[in-house]
Amino acid sequence: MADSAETRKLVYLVTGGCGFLGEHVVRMLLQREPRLYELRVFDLHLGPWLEELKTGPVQVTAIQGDVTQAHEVAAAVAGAHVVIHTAGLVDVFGRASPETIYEVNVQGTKNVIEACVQTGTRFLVYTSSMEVVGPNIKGHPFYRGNEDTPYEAIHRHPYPCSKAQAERLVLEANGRKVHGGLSLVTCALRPTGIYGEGHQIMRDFYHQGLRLGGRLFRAIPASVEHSRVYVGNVAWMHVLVAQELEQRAALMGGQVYFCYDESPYKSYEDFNMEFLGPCGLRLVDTRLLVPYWLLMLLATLNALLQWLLRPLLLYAPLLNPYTLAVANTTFTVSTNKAQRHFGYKPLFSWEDSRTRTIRWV
Ligand SMILES: NC(=O)C1=CN([C@@H]2O[C@H](COP(=O)(O)OP(=O)(O)OC[C@H]3O[C@@H](n4cnc5c(N)ncnc54)[C@H](O)[C@@H]3O)[C@@H](O)[C@H]2O)C=CC1
Ligand SMILES: C[C@H](CCCC(C)(C)O)[C@H]1CC[C@H]2[C@@H]3[C@H](O)CC4=CC(=O)CC[C@]4(C)[C@H]3CC[C@]12C
Repeated sequence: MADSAETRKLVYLVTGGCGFLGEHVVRMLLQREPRLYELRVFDLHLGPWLEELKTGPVQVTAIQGDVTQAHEVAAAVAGAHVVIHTAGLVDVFGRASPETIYEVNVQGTKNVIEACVQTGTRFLVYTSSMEVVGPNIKGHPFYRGNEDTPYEAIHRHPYPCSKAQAERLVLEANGRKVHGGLSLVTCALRPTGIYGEGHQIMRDFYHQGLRLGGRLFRAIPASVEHSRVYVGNVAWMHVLVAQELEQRAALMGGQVYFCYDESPYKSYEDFNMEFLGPCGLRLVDTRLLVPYWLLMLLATLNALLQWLLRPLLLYAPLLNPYTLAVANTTFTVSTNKAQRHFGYKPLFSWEDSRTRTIRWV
């Protein structure tokens, strides 16, 4: 019944559909949206895995394009019912210039909004980030906070600044009249640190551990807690939001939702060890903590080296003053807003999420 041609009439566009999260959103849509007729996957770099999806009942259209190019975005959006905008430049390591980060994250989002308005697309889901809230430059902890928890969200780094600006644009666009006279309905999802199959930094830590003879050194005190969320659950939230936006436009339009699941609150390193431990790595004697002053010194040195070497080569290690501050500040989310507003329940338990991630690492 759900597979009959008459029930399949929706066209979805996923920007950034070949990224870590985007690929999971694409696959989740194909599994969980029976009304899907066409799925457009828009990305700067298309993945070869898209080919295998083209043999199913849904028309999968791969579009190689750039969100900073308004005409390319408008052509991809035209005729789509829903846009899930996950494309973004995720860079907290100084690989790209601040200008490029703004161009992709802010101008790219403006282009997506304007394309929806011009072409008459009514539903827009934006992948924001916990980073639009914090940790802030003052290093204030955010402990078991929700979408309404007061917090001084002040940033200096281009990545959180650009995500915050883009999120604001998306929320302000809610209610704008689109071509044809109907209103645009938008909302933003704010994942905390995402993990799961395809999480490149996890693999980087794994290889670093192997190079150090199977050991990793604790840099962050175990008492600093972070919320993390499994990529499959983040993808599921995107699909659910997209499905429910039409029916619940008055409630959900212009809203933000943290992405959460049953993953435990732990420090960044202890959480990673949930996967790296079973893969043969160990965190050396947990009482031996690299002193904070030494980390700060190394982080500052890395930033200086990055600046000095810039004309010759790109030096962009994981440790810099910004990543150290993020890793060293508690940021945990405790909310049920997504459940209240659109009936979200995690699709993958913590055990499932852990097993799938270990298998991938
Ligand atoms: N990875 C994480 O822990 C978190 C990610 N996010 C957000 O989730 C979204 C997806 O992030 P990830 O999947 O982790 O990153 P990713 O880098 O794996 O995926 C981003 C995708 O966007 C594409 N893209 C970049 N610039 C583009 C452009 N100019 N035009 C078209 N496509 C372009 C890339 O080719 C890539 O496939 C981003 O918006 C990010 O800000 C939010 C919270 C946490
Ligand atoms: C790379 C950091 C850990 C290295 C610290 C060291 C060297 C001392 O071990 C990562 C710590 C926290 C991560 C960020 C966090 O999960 C929130 C994020 C949200 C996003 O939207 C994008 C990614 C990220 C900024 C994530 C990036 C890596 C960390 C800084």
